[in-house]
Amino acid sequence: MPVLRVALDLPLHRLFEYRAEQASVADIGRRVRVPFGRGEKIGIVVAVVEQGEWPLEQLKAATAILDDLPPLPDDFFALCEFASNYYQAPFGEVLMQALPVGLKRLAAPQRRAGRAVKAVAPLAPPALTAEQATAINAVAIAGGFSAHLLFGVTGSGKTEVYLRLIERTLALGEQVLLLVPEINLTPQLEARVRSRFPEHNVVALHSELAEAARERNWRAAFSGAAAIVLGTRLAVFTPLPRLGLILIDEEHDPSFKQQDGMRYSARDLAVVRARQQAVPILLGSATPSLETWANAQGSRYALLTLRERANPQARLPAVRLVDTRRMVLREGVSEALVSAIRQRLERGEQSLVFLNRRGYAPVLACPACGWVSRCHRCAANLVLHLADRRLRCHHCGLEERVPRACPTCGNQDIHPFGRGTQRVEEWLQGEFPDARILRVDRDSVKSRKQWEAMLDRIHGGEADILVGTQMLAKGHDFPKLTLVGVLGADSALYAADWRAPERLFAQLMQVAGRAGRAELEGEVLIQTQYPEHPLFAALVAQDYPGFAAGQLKEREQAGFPPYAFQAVLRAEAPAMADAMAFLAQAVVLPPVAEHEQVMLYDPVPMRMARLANLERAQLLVEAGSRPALQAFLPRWRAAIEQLKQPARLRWHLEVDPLEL
Ligand SMILES: Nc1ncnc2c1ncn2[C@@H]1O[C@H](COP(=O)(O)OP(=O)(O)OP(=O)(O)O)[C@@H](O)[C@H]1O
Ligand SMILES: [Zn+2]
Repeated sequence: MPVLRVALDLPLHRLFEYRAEQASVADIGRRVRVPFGRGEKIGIVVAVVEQGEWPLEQLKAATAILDDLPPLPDDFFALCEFASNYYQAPFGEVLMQALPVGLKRLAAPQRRAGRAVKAVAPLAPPALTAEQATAINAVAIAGGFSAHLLFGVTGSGKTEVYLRLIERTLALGEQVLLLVPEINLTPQLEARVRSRFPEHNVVALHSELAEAARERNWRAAFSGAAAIVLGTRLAVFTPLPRLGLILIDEEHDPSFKQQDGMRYSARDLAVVRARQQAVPILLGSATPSLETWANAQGSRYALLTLRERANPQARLPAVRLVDTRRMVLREGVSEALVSAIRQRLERGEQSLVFLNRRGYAPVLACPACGWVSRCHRCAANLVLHLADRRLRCHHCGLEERVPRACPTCGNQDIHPFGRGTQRVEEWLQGEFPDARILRVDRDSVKSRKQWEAMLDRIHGGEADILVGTQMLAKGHDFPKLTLVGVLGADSALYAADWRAPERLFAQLMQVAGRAGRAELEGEVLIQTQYPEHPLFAALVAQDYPGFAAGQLKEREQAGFPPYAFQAVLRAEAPAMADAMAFLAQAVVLPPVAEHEQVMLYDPVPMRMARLANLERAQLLVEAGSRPALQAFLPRWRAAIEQLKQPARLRWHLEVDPLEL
């Protein structure tokens, strides 16, 4: 009697066996209903064998093998297996998280008619610049697997390179996977892809889609009916029978990293997938991640450069620093920026004031007794939101009413300290009463619909001044925008996190890149108290390679990634002592002594030591080579799983952590 080996969505590193009379190897890759505990579960058939590991009479029979879909292909299993091994995540969990919710449900999946794709009049593509043509040819002539970094300054026409490569791939009858960081921030890209290829089925895959739509799109991709899949990180797992090309836009963006559940990098997995399936992959960015940049300096990735803006009339904006040390600022804004905005208003052009902090003020405080609005669940302050008069924790979501007086001493005169986008918006409105000001942050734009409406208003010229967070920094093309003012950048300059400079530089380059993308010249003013800082010098020179070289040198000297390979073990529990004690046990587990190339640091409380009533601690693991780390992790993980842990303690391992 055939035995099925089934992967189930459970935090266990093993498969489960079931009897199945009619099964054959043709069922490998099919979903299966199996009894589990007192209920049933949906799993995936990974193998069909004659002799299982368990005696046949102890096995339960599978309830039904589902054949509404063709079996999942080998390459899907290969990618999931890689991810499972590399990230130390249970194979069943990896497989199941890659499927749309509807396919994991016990109830029969409901089918709905597909929405007809809206045909838009195709735009005539522009004549390519020489640099664009060179980049396209380089990818086109490379057969089989090849990895390329498209390093193109903001507005250099990276999208046009993607579109031409897509066109070429479609002409060969193959499918394209285009990954973007956050789909609701990129409706412009989606619209451009759809309008360029009106004859082809373009499907989106991201978490904001309704369940039914997501399943429908996933099925279209899997059946081959969809030619182009435009998705966020989870889409990297989508099975595509004729995959011919993978594109990653804004490859430096941290949102390619999944930060909970299975913690994986979709960008890194995409490269693995391209190699497994022998297809080319192109990673695009004006500010590549330092890992990618290092790969492109070596022989792993080919480096393709776009130095100039694509629009022949457009030039890179002039970046200037405003030294605020001896200046009187009003609400944090310098006179230089105020008069630059006034000029734009007079000329009918748009300005953007960038401040990466939403809310009215980061904290409310009492000057009499020293009370500050703190979250009682987290090691964090409650942010003042005056728009709806709430105090809000940006970490756990806790909300409170704004008190009229100090809760400790009764003082009526409590103040907001510092400023966020709401406060800057309010002040600018007072300074420029006739200007139309739009604030763009997660509070004013919560859904994709709202975001599209907001973009329409900006494009329609309904805004003179935009005030916003990094939502405004990414990939947008606003032709009338000629001024970008940056506030509050200094706070990231001396942050404890050694990745902070990389992130700050990318963010400022990206937001600066919004200015002057058409004929109108652009200007960027960055307010700072540290005008001599090398990061700003590189920014003024718009010298990413220089900045990257400096950072990589520092990292090499300090032994940080990409010159070291890291993983982190984190534990959280109601009491810090429990979390620390658990990690202390992990440090002395037997595999540690046997892997001399791997170094374990002392357990420490996390930078944000308390989140939603849980105390958090972590233990950093480091090795000089990836294979050394990868050899250690599975043995260590297995040993950790055997540790006795206090109730309510939870732990996880993260490989290649971005935040420590
Ligand atoms: N070959 C070309 N000739 C003229 N204009 C072009 C050409 N290629 C692209 N453009 C135009 O240049 C502008 C910038 O292009 P695009 O948005 O693709 O830049 P990008 O490199 O993706 O920028 P960012 O990194 O800032 O998102 C767009 O308006 C686009 O239509
Ligand atoms: Zn909180």
